[in-house]
Amino acid sequence: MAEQSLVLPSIAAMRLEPHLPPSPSTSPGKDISPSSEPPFVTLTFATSLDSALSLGPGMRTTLSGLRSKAMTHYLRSRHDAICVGVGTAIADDPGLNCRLAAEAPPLETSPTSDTAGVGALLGLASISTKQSVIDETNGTVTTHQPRPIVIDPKLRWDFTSESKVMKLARAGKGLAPYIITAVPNPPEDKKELLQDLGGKFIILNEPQSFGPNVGSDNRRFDWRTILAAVRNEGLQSIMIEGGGEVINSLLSQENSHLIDSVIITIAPTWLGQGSVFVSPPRNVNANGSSSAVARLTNITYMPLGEDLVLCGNIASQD
Ligand SMILES: NC(=O)C1=CN([C@@H]2O[C@H](COP(=O)(O)OP(=O)(O)OC[C@H]3O[C@@H](n4cnc5c(N)ncnc54)[C@H](OP(=O)(O)O)[C@@H]3O)[C@@H](O)[C@H]2O)C=CC1
Ligand SMILES: Nc1nc(O)c(N)c(N[C@@H]2O[C@H](COP(=O)(O)O)[C@@H](O)[C@H]2O)n1
Repeated sequence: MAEQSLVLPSIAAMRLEPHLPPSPSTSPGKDISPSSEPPFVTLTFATSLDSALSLGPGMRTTLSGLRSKAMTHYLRSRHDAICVGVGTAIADDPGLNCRLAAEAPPLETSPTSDTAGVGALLGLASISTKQSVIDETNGTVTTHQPRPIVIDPKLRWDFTSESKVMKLARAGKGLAPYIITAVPNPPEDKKELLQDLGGKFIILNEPQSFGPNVGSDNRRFDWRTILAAVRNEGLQSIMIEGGGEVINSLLSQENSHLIDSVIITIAPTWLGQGSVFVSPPRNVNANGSSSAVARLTNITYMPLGEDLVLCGNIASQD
């Protein structure tokens, strides 16, 4: 049975634009040389009403509807890199490519309910919109693909040539991953598999920190070091998708200033106890009192299908 095409009204793309980095560096004339400037960081994920990402660790869970999924793939078309932690790579066997069609279909004569919804919110209900389409049936793709980055300090992800991201890279429908690890000598067969498809291991030797909830055998890379390594590859923007540990550590007081933009899909569902939750470590001030960890400002709300997309910037904590 043919899968349904996913549609993103261009008015929604327009509303996302202020929350996005400059166009990806594959655009002609863009400087893709390594630099000491950090990449533009977009934190983006889909959450339930109880702040859950999935039904449990190791469980792939669909939260986004077709329209908000199209929005996520638009984001993939607008970033140089896409990052997940190894927990997500193992749980989801993700593709991490962009499946937006290169060609937009003809203009719709009457707006869809989503288009009308967004338009009404803007007072622009009469604007006819071009559409962006993901056609998962024939796998039509855009010209720009983000580079998958997997943070896997101990090399727990046992990827093979049959992993989804590798199959897509082989088919020319995505890029092979860069895997950030602390293992000094990764296995040769994995190295070859990656290299054949244009991926690689990035070995970080920098000292690792011990996070608040992290044991001594689970040392963590400093996010500044991760982002510097990404920028050193000429990648100027990165969307960080998850999972729970990655998001919670980025939203912590220590790291949230590294985030340039936050784009969250909120699905109208509760996943319940035992899920993987977004809930960063609490702020405890010098006098022992508690305060909010982070707050968004410069907010845009956008209904897409049954979901609500929330965009914003991390507010300054001064
Ligand atoms: N709804 C959504 O939008 C999304 C949902 N998900 C879901 O999230 C779940 C996975 O989340 P979770 O289990 O928390 O796993 P994560 O994907 O967050 O991966 C966590 C692991 O990544 C490594 N890691 C992360 N940050 C660092 C760092 N700074 N330095 C070194 N290593 C690091 C660690 O590996 P190690 O343990 O080896 O040290 C850590 O245990 C899955 O169920 C997935 O489906 C994922 C993405 C998006
Ligand atoms: N936006 C969004 N909505 C959901 O409902 C999700 N479960 C996710 N998960 C993220 O997308 C990755 C899967 O990507 P592919 O479709 O395989 O390319 C998954 O690994 C999560 O990062 N995202």
